[in-house]
Amino acid sequence: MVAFKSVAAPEVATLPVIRQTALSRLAPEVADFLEGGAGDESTLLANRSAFSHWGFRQRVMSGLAGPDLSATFLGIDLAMPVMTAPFGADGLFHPEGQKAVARANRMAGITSIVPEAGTFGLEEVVQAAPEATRIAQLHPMGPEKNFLTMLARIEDAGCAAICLTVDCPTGGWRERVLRNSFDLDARYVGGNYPDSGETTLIQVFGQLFERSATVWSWDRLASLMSHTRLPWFAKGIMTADDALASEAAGAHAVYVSNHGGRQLDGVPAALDALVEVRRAIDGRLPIVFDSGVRRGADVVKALALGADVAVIGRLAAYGLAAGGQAGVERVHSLLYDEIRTVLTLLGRGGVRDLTPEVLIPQAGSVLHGVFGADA
Ligand SMILES: Cc1cc2nc3c(=O)[nH]c(=O)nc-3n(C[C@H](O)[C@H](O)[C@H](O)COP(=O)(O)O)c2cc1C
Ligand SMILES: O=C(O)C(=O)c1ccccc1
Repeated sequence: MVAFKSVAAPEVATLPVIRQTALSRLAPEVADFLEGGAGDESTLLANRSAFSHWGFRQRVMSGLAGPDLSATFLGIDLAMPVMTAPFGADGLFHPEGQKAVARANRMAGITSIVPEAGTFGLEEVVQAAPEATRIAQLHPMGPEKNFLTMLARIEDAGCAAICLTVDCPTGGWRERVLRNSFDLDARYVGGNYPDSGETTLIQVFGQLFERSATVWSWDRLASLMSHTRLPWFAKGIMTADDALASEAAGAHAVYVSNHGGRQLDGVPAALDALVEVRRAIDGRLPIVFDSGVRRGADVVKALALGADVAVIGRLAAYGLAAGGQAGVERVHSLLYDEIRTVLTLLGRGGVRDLTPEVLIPQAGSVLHGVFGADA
């Protein structure tokens, strides 16, 4: 008896198909900005390969009921242990940008990390989905006054936490961007600075640091963060040393990331850094992870290696470009269903029950499919 459910044609979509749809809709230079990494893109590639170096140690006949996907992070309830990454210039991908992402996240019961360099101001993103939970992202760079003004706005906007991106003292060496002479217009990155007039990517993200009189360090960050009661964490931690330094500075979580391979090419895969950081942090702080997550099985592997939450960057942007809010919702529901399927087949319970024991190292294995080498 054939008992497969038939799926109506318009509903048929997979995460790789959503990516292809997104890339086909974007101007080539925008697709390059989204997809590209720094330098030779070796870190971009390593981020993907690292997932294929782990396989699952499947157990059967577990006698367990359907897996529980719910999670909490810094007091935020999540329907699954996934959040969307702070990606700026969001209006390049869809006119509703992070507003659409916030609405989709609200529907899926997950949280946005709202970028400082977004197309819309933080307050506009909040207005778009007032019931949603949100974390605000800030770049600790440039004049201290900007930073303190943003901290006050973040508190007023009802954010649950603050994510400080510490791996961008300057932009990465992105050759796809250079080749295309692609620069980001103020209208895509200046939503939080509508009156500054000269808010280009260069100002928000590039030369600003070099021109700034402020020298940024863990000490300075620790003293500035004493101005807020919100929990905070540093995004872009790739070593045990930096994880411990951020902990000493008072961080409430650790965010392991190599910025999706967009900053320093040559750093290891973020999944490999996760193993090092987890060992150093030893359960004292929750761990957030991103860089390379393209499907539900990747989320499960990151959680097994010590992450409490997996964050999706390009994957969320693909959904946004492919279909606005509905596209991001589709990404979330595909992720949810795949995580559920993988956990059920693994036979170990829910997301809170994952340990390294569910994985088997598979050195030398290679990736196939659309999310392989070029994704
Ligand atoms: C188009 C784009 C814009 C981004 N903008 C920001 C940003 O404004 N702030 C930030 O901290 N990270 C930014 N990131 C990095 C993401 O937050 C995240 O670390 C990265 O996308 C994770 O890798 P993944 O794309 O493989 O999931 C951006 C990434 C992309 C793809
Ligand atoms: O492109 C990026 O990775 C990024 O971090 C960024 C920062 C500011 C504006 C747009 C993107």
